[in-house]
Amino acid sequence: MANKAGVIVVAAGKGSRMGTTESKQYLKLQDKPIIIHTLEVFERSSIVGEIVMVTGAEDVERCRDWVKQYGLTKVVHVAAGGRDRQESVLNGLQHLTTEWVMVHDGVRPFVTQDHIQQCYDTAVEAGASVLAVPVKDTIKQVNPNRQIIGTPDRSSLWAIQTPQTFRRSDLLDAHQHAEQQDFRGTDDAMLVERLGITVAVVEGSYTNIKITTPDDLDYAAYLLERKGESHI
Ligand SMILES: Nc1ccn([C@@H]2O[C@H](COP(=O)(O)OP(=O)(O)OP(=O)(O)O)[C@@H](O)[C@H]2O)c(=O)n1
Ligand SMILES: C[C@](O)(CO)[C@H](O)COP(=O)(O)O
Repeated sequence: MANKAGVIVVAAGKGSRMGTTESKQYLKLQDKPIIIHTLEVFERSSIVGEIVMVTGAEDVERCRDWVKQYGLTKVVHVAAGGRDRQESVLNGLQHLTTEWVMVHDGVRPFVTQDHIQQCYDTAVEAGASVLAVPVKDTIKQVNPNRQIIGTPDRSSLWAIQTPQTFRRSDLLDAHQHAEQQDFRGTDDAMLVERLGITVAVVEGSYTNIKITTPDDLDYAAYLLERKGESHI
């Protein structure tokens, strides 16, 4: 493949909702840090040419050692993160030159090779893509007094995951535009949508969880066990 994708794997958060001393991305599953499980998926992907890992400034050296220890040859740079996820992505973006860029949460280790490929192919065809799943619960809008003020039509609601895939130029423009307007978004697609760029949805899997709270760790351990059995 002439132009392989570049991947930004963001792992510079504090993991406050996990409530552990060690940031959640470094917690071990089967004796290996969660972030390494995630990086290994992209290391094995045939469409990935280079990976930038974004981590806490205080963890850059430790992560550089892990990159060597685990033989992550596609990791071309370990960058320090920023004040929020958005800034961490922008910090990582400075170190990629590929035409297409995938942004992925470092705490989503269960993304599959098939879905990575589909996200890339869809982005190349449509201009941009995100991995997502249709919501299964009814979602409601609730005011600060915990009173329901609206119920959006569930058939149009999707829970958005990562990877999110864009032309590097579009993603950079979107971040610069957001910085100029002091806009903060919870995902990169929000920023790209604000430029009027259509973002296509690739249906993913409910097992592509973002490990966020303690109960996610038990489920993650189960999923890893099952993955080992299925040799995905
Ligand atoms: N300043 C930040 C904040 C988050 N992230 C990363 O973005 C991903 C998704 O964020 P989230 O799950 O919210 O992680 P945290 O911000 O660490 O969690 P919390 O909100 O519970 O503190 C994670 O891989 C996290 O490490 C990042 O790179 N830089
Ligand atoms: C990017 C993301 O995973 C899409 O659902 C989500 O917005 C990250 O949110 P977080 O609060 O930074 O975990």
